[in-house]
Amino acid sequence: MKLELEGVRISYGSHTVINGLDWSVGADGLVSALLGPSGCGKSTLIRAIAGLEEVERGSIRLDGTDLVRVPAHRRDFGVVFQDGQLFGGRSVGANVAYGLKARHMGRSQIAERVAEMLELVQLPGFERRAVDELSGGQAQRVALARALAPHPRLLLLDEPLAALDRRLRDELAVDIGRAVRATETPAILVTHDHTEAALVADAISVMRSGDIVQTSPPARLWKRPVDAWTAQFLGCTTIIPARRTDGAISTPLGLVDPRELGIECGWESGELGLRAESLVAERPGVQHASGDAASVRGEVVVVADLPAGQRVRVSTSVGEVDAVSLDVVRVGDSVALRLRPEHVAVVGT
Ligand SMILES: Nc1ncnc2c1ncn2[C@@H]1O[C@H](COP(=O)(O)OP(=O)(O)OP(=O)(O)O)[C@@H](O)[C@H]1O
Repeated sequence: MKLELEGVRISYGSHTVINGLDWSVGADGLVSALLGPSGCGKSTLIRAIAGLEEVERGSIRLDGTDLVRVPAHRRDFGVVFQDGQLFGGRSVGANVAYGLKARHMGRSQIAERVAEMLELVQLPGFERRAVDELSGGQAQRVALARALAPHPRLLLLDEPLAALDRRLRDELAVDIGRAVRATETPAILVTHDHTEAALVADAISVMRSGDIVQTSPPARLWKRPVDAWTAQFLGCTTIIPARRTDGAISTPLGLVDPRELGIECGWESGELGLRAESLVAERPGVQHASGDAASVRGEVVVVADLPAGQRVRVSTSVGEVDAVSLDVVRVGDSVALRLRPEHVAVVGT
């Protein structure tokens, strides 16, 4: 499957939300995620691909065929929304069978496909249950089964997990990934949750103010954001200037060996993006296994005890930075900071 959008423009009245967007989907694998901050136009774009929003200008081609004038019901796409939008007052089986009846399948064939889909979403035997009695997670599993049942050419998932709690969200994200791969259904997942995107997708596209700013496989995206805005949106809390000299990258927080970055660095002078994991705070004088010399000192101003250990905010001569702490520290403690190159992002191309 190859979906290509070119010069797409969409407006609500006089408010143009998307203006000349280009996007190519499908080159990196079966599942793509569309990640972006609230209000950037993700839902608008996905609804336009589904045929639910009018496209003023531009083309949306699926395997070479322009869809812009094709009505939604003729696109053969499956859609799952945040709230599932199941048909209330009906059984789970009737909901999953909905798209199959329209295809004039026989009763036993439909029953077989419904059972197969419910098995796939891990709700075997749920055919007779009323949809109004399902939990939020179960309802989204039924919505997924209903969307996948008629073998859609493309599955569009618009924030399907946003209403669920964290644990359920991660669990269902993994199961969505499994279900679309088992049925070999190309899919686009809209989300503003980085973990969810990485759990499901082969490639992630980042959207900003109606534009796609980057498309990369997850591992590359975290390590090589195209610009400082993208780095910050992807969780980098500090952006520091950096310069390559004599095989090392020098920064205000110390030297980095470019071979330890785990990704190529294309520039001579640019920026590095740091997340808390990119810096380790150590109590001065405590010898750690790595043996590396920590280079910048600072004072702990905030401590958060997280399940994976302490996370701290440290005031330094170059501003406040986030770090993880190997030693137990308190607010007011003096610490030394050491960069961890494998957790540093190289900003820019
Ligand atoms: N039906 C509508 N009528 C008018 N404006 C709309 C409509 N739907 C969306 N918008 C506006 O279009 C812009 C993009 O909205 P959209 O819902 O596509 O963003 P989003 O990235 O999906 O946001 P979120 O993550 O919060 O769902 C916003 O400014 C929003 O207010």
